[in-house]
Amino acid sequence: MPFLVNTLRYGWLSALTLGLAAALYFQPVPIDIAILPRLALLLLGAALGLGIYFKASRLAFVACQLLAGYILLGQIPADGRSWLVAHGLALLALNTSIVMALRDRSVISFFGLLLAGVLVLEMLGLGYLYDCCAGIVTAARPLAVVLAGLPLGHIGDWLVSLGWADLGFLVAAILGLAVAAVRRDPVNLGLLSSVLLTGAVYVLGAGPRTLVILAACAGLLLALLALRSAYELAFRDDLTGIPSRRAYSRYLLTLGRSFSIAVVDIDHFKKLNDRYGHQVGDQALRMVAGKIARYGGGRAFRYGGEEFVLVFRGRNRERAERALEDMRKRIAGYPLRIRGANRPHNKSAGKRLRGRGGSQSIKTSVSVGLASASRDMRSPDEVLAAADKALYRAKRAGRNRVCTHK
Ligand SMILES: Nc1nc2c(ncn2[C@@H]2O[C@H](COP(=O)(O)OP(=O)(O)OP(=O)(O)O)[C@@H](O)[C@H]2O)c(=O)[nH]1
Repeated sequence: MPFLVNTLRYGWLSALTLGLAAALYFQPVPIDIAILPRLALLLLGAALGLGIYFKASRLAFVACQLLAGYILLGQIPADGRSWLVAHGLALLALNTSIVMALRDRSVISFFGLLLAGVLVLEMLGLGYLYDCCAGIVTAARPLAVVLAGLPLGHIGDWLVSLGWADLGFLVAAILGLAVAAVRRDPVNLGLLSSVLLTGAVYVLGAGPRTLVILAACAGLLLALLALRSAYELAFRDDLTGIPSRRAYSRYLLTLGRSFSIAVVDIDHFKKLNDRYGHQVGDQALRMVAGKIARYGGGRAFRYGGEEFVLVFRGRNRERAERALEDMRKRIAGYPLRIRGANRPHNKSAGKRLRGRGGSQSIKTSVSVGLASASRDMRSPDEVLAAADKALYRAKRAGRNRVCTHK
């Protein structure tokens, strides 16, 4: 279930763009695509600009190579294009999957210059190969030498028949899938879709129409991904990955009259930090945030420090109480494995961890205060203050419990 939710959360932009590309290509309803060439330039330019501005170097680099490829291909006469387009597309797909494995950094830096330099060299190299030995490169069967003699049956025959461009796509697809599986973030899922889109254009035949559809759809996808990254920066908490306090303020604007708010606070968190160090404290925060978001029953936000809020829509307070109780038990029963003996601040804790091979489980708990909107308490601020009072009671009563505002 969480896998499905994550895929939907991360993948809907890609699905939308791939669907749009299919609609433009197959045209179940006739669509006038005369505007696409200009739109493609505009969208790719926008994606590049947004990528640079938001320091999303992966997006900026892919947009830059698509833009350069699209402009350069437009300069080459149509009759001599097919070799260049096929190999250019394969290179583009390969570059994209390699970029997926990199970390985002500032584009205007030595790293950005290096990537731009590699791109220019690749283009010059491709142009040189095209001028002097396109025939030889096409004829060469790169896997024939390696696979000769291996008993692979039909698969072997198929692999041996692959040219350089086919091979480029095959490697790009495998690499892209592997990287997206390991680093499942929205940008990588989007870039994987861009690799698939490029592969589809190669398979369907890279004519002017398919190329312009690729450029426009990839440009749209990259621009939307850059905007989404900016949204994540603004509204998601960096450490825990759940929505931030700013997102909470926005969410309140959408509430009706009936709602409840729960404040969740980790017990003795200062002690945990002092004893095991801030890194372990962060690990605990991430674990607790994950459990709150998954089992809390409402919309979860990190309010600040070791405090979280959950917002429940509607009147069903008993259901909220049940979910909070279940969440509290799950957190209290979860053994948090802390890694590495070098983490604790406190020397005695360090010795204890080393004695157990550098790894130990610790348990933590949360106290929760819940309040609901009523006739005398309508605004979210009032409800939050009441939930805070209930939380205070939970702390005073011994912690690791849920208290409600009567
Ligand atoms: N590791 C880590 N610690 C944080 C972070 N934000 C706040 N803290 C720590 O959270 C602790 C909050 O401690 P207190 O407010 O005294 O509360 P407490 O120790 O949890 O005690 P009770 O709430 O009374 O159970 C402080 O030590 C902060 O340094 C964070 O992002 N990471």
